[in-house]
Amino acid sequence: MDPLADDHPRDHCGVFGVWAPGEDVSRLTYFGLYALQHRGQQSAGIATSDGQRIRVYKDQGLVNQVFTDQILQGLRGHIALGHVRYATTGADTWRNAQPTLGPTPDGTIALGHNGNLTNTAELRRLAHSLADGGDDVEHGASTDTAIVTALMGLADRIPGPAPFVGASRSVGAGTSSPEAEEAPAPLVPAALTVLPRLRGAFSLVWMDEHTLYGARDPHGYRPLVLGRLGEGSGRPGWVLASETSALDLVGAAFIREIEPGELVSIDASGVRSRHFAVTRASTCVFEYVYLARPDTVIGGRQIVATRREMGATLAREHPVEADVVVPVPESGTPAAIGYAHESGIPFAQGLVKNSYVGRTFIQPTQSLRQLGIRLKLNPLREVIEGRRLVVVDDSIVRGNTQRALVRMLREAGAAEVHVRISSPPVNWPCFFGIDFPTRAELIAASMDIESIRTSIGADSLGYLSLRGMVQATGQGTSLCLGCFTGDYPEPIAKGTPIPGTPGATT
Ligand SMILES: O=P(O)(O)OC[C@H]1O[C@H](OP(=O)(O)OP(=O)(O)O)[C@H](O)[C@@H]1O
Ligand SMILES: NC(=O)CC[C@H](N)C(=O)O
Ligand code: SF4
Ligand SMILES: [Mg+2]
Repeated sequence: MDPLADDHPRDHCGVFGVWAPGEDVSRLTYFGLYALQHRGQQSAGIATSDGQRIRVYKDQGLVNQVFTDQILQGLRGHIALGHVRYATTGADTWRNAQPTLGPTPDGTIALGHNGNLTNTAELRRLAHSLADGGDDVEHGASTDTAIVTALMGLADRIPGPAPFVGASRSVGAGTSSPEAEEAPAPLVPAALTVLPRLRGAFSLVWMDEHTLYGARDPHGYRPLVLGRLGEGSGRPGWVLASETSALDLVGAAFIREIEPGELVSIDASGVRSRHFAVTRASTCVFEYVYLARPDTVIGGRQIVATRREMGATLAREHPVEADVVVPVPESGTPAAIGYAHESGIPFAQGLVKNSYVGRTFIQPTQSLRQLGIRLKLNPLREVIEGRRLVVVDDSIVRGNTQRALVRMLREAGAAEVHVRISSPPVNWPCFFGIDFPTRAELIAASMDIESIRTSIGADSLGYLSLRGMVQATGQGTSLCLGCFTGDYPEPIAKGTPIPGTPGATT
């Protein structure tokens, strides 16, 4: 059980892939996963291929708990694929850890997934109907990811009309030969059959013995970027990663985002790309608000700049007379800087964060929950005492963080506590890879803003408007706003499981 995360928007997954002959690909992947650790802390895994066979090592726990030097040394090859998981479909178990493995007609596939599918039940029925009688196509797992892996191996048995396939093109000057265009990498036909049948969110990275592949769903809910290693070294390599911060950490240059509805394959002939669907970009706005690292860039917009802008707009929308702006670390800090700058009220760190308590602090009982927040954040009396505070955080989910903080700040002598939130009220479930608590537990689903203010005990409360949030991202209408508006970019079929509410369906 993970009660602190229970109270919060849970993170999702991180994927990382590298194709780089002559490099220590498992170590590069280890570092890449380190940079993506905030996206999933339940399990971690790495698969490698040396051209002959695929090896995989995965376990529950953080990246540095799962891997040792010795394990990394055993993961040899020129292709690697890594994953950090936060479960959305299928429980947090060893069998559900990723990368998942499965057979293909020519060998083996290893696959990592960030996102959440909305037609898992239908895909599961399809996979089971295609399998040889009695075959356990899911290999004991219960995730949407295991079904995709199975379908990739069974793709040539899938009946039906040929799916939409855009023209193929090469990426990166001089990296792809004309011969290569004629012979697609082995799992491209399978992917072109399977990917158009998936609904919901998927940023996928997978590999067979010879090739690294990546794909992003037609809405591009979750980020996925392409980077290049060893620029100018004569020994180029390629990286696929959930966030640009992982490229930075392994020294790869950002090339571009994988586009919504795009499939890429990477091997000795370079990067080849094609589209498998008609697209409508709807990137998750919550990546900008809370999920992604501040040093990441999504849609050409740096997350930290977006969060500062959200804070500045918040200051214009909800001004207040106060002595000091106090951020709620970690993710509330850039918005607080923006608020302070715009309002002219001095910024001060009035809450000290214990860096050893992450987004997954384990706390077994409800009665320890307050203690949990105190372990994570402790007020600095010297900054707080006698002052009128503006406390800035990025989001309120259940309200537990703010309720505990307002009380602690008053105990530390605050004269007034004005809470400002750099996103609108979270009111609806997410079907695309974020595990909010049940709708009944979302404080904004049952209370208006004045009741929330009373419930958390603040002197005033202001949320950023939807328009202010969207403008700060610079993405126009290319965003998913579902958890704020209840309007989702694609229809959610009746009977779809509601993530975060066990047993409930739409
Ligand atoms: O209303 P609640 O249910 O309490 O959840 C909201 C809080 O959860 C998140 O922080 P979290 O502690 O998960 O991570 P962070 O340290 O990255 O900000 C978010 O930034 C809010 O502070
Ligand atoms: N949070 C995610 O992106 C999870 C991926 C996948 N749906 C799983 O549960 O394993
Ligand atoms: S519903 Fe919310 S959290 Fe989920 S993808 Fe859309 S914006 Fe992101
Ligand atoms: Mg927070």
